[in-house]
Amino acid sequence: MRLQELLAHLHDFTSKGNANPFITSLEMDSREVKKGSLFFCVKGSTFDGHSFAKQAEEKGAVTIIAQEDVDVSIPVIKVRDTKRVMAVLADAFYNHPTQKLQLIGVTGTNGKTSITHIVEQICQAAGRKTGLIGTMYTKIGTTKIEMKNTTPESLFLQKSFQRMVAEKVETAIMEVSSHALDIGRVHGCDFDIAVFSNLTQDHLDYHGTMHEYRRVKGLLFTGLGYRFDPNRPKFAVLNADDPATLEYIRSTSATIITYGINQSSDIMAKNISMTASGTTFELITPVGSYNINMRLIGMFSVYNVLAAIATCMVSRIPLSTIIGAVETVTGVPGRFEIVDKGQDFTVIVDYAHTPDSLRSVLNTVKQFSYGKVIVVIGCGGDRDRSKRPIMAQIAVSNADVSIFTSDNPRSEDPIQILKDMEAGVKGETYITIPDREKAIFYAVSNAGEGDIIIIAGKGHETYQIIGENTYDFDDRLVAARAIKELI
Ligand SMILES: CC(=O)N[C@H]1[C@@H](OP(=O)(O)OP(=O)(O)OC[C@H]2O[C@@H](n3ccc(=O)[nH]c3=O)[C@H](O)[C@@H]2O)O[C@H](CO)[C@@H](O)[C@@H]1O[C@H](C)C(=O)N[C@@H](C)C(=O)N[C@H](CCC(=O)O)C(=O)O
Repeated sequence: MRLQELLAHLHDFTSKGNANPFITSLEMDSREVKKGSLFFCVKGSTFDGHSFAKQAEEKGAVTIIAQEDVDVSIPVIKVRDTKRVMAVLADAFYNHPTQKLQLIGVTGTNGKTSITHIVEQICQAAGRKTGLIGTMYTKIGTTKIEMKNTTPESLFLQKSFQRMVAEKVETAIMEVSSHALDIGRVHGCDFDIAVFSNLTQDHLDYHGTMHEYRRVKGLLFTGLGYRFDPNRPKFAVLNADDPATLEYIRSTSATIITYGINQSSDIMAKNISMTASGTTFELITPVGSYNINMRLIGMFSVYNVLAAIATCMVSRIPLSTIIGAVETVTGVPGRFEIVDKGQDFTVIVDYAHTPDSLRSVLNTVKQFSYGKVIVVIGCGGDRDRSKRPIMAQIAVSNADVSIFTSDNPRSEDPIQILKDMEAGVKGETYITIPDREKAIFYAVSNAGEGDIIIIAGKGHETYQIIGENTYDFDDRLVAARAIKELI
């Protein structure tokens, strides 16, 4: 594609002359630059991409897009915000792939991964070819690519969509993080259906206030505000029981479909009953009521399933297919995943790493436990510090035994993170074991018949980040080993 053809998609930039090189690839990492690349200078937390402009030129870049002056002899296009421009140009470069498939975006504090996976399984039951982008991986057909971000940078995102189109994917389902909405990673994405799960405290280190966090999440429903934003979503699927929904209803021009348990909504669950092996409920829809008997457990799972049912109804999948699929849906790895090695107590690994998700998981297990509830919990380093004392308090108020430990301390001192957690505990007892492996072993050695151990925070993750190093660590494998060695 020629540079001027790409620039036709921008309205706010400055450039000297009308150079029109042929662009062979878009890159934001100078190490990936090839002959003919267009290089975006992105300011990161470790590096400033502007300092790699010269290196990009030397490696064959033919154009630089930058926010600041750079010293190169190839054409430089100056813009106000490289990341937003990158998203718009990636959409154009890859020939607007999201206009060629049905795109479903799921946002909210908790439930994004589960909802996207349930929608994926329902779509597949309906015979559709799907693509999926989220915290765990990007999945196109049977190919899985592991990811660093919940919502990848736009270059990877649009390239993945292009590949989905080439592979005849009909429905792409993606998690949309608030960071991605704020940074503009999803500019240019043509969302057909935007889904909201819930909004509770998280990421305040980034957004500052809940008000700002709520506003940013809302961008998925109101549109992303860019002139070339192809569309507002056509449909908004909203959780009627979450207070933020009222704000989104007021500000979106999409057709609204609500789901919920408490507030009157289009899709509802009534008469919910739960055991350790599944959940039953009455599904109420505008076209009739149905008894659902599913293998997923917990009120949060009912909400996730309602969101997925509403989304798939909007996506024009027959209700009989949806219900059939929901009843056979199994969990997502690391989400309420049971580690069963024949022991007489239950071990559950869950990704709960926010106050609300921790409370939900503990409340759920309390409903069917007939022994002690033991929780192993830590809080991430270099992430929202304000949630640490809150999560510790939720643990001690809802579990019989609370074990505080480490969860990706990153550059922070693990002991200081634990102190931040302990500051939230007023009077109740807890145990602190900084080494996560030892904490899990302690939990297993103290569990008896009928007890439930919740190992919270890491879920599907297979690593522990301490300082600059990433170590292999999988809660499921450690728990299995502890059971084998101790029981
Ligand atoms: C703060 C932030 O958004 N960081 C993202 C950023 O990394 P960074 O700022 O460290 O980048 P950097 O290493 O400083 O480099 C800056 C630029 O120089 C370039 N560079 C670097 C070295 C070099 O030799 N040549 C070169 O060109 C880099 O390619 C980059 O373009 O660019 C990376 C590559 O795209 C991202 O993976 C990374 O996300 C990190 C992992 C992150 O944690 N982001 C958070 C804020 C985030 O986005 N989270 C949300 C929500 C998660 C949730 O829901 O819990 C998400 O969607 O993941």
